[in-house]
Amino acid sequence: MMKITDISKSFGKQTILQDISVEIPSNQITGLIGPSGTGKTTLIKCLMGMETYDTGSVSIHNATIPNRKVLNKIGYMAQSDSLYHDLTGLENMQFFAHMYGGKISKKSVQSTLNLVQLTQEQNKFVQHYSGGMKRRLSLAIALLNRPEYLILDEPTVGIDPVLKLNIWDQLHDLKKNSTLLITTHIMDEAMKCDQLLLMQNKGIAASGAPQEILETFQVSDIDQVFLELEGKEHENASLNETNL
Ligand SMILES: Nc1ncnc2c1ncn2[C@@H]1O[C@H](COP(=O)(O)OP(=O)(O)OP(=O)(O)O)[C@@H](O)[C@H]1O
Repeated sequence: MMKITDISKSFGKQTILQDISVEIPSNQITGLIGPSGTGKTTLIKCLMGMETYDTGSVSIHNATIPNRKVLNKIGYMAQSDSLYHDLTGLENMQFFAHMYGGKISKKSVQSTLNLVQLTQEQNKFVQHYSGGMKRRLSLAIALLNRPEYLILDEPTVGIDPVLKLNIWDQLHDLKKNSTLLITTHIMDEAMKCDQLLLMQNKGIAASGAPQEILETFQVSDIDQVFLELEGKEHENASLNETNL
């Protein structure tokens, strides 16, 4: 389990996260969704110890983060790809496999490339890859050591619909042995998660199983939940102004 307790984070005078407490349960896919700029990536980075936070604490696998041992159990796919453009796809995979201490077999490299449908393109230089191919290679690298914790920041951007479905099937398969946290802007993907955390106004405005959230807000899609939340925020702001 991953646990965030009372995390707050500001950049200069701008508060991005305020007193966030949340638990990300094991063997489930948790979706972190919210409008652009609400702090999803910042929260993920705080969770992994890549970003410092002002107050609060984080634990993964019952260890306080940052913790080197636990970091080895995490597969992370960032929004921007960190790939070596003058190496081939396969060479990138081999480089990261080596970084994991050479415990990853050639067979495993090939099966992971196959999973993201890059087998045919593995000997092409990454500088000649399309955006979607780079995303798939980044995903393959995050999956390479079959991590117990998989944190994916918008993993399916630029990936075509058929492969996207395929990747979601694989993610559901992976959760048997892993805990997944995924950010997405795509609402039909949000519905494929087991649990959702809806970020708005520096915090988690709603959480629960997707269907549960729809029922609570009595709406038919998640976009409408955000509209409702925004409406409530405006109401509260006007009330505060009236009370001043
Ligand atoms: N290192 C930084 N220094 C200053 N401000 C930052 C830094 N990193 C993020 N921010 C600001 O924090 C806010 C939240 O950014 P973040 O990337 O966490 O949002 P997000 O919800 O992941 O957005 P998106 O959905 O567009 O990826 C933004 O206003 C961003 O400009």
